[in-house]
Amino acid sequence: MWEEKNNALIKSFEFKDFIEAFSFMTKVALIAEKMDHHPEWKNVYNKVLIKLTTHDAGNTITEKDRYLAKAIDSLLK
Ligand SMILES: C[C@H](O)[C@H](O)[C@H]1CNC2=NC(N)=NC(=O)C2=N1
Repeated sequence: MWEEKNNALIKSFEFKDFIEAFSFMTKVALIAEKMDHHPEWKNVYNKVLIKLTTHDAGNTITEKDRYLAKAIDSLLK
């Protein structure tokens, strides 16, 4: 579940190992670049923490963040 916190959508993901986590990040990066909408994120070994907010809208949650969140979830279906 994406959590709304401090004007951002936040979700943590856990994978088997670093390769799985980084492979997921690569897929997210390609979608983000296509959208010209990029996540703030942190990766520690098999964990990825993603924060979505729209800088151009004064760091608020916009439809772009909601769309990207759905696209990210779809990668794991
Ligand atoms: C110039 C460029 O279109 C913008 O700075 C884009 C790039 N990626 C972005 N990513 C996010 N998360 N928010 C933005 O407002 C944003 N703006």
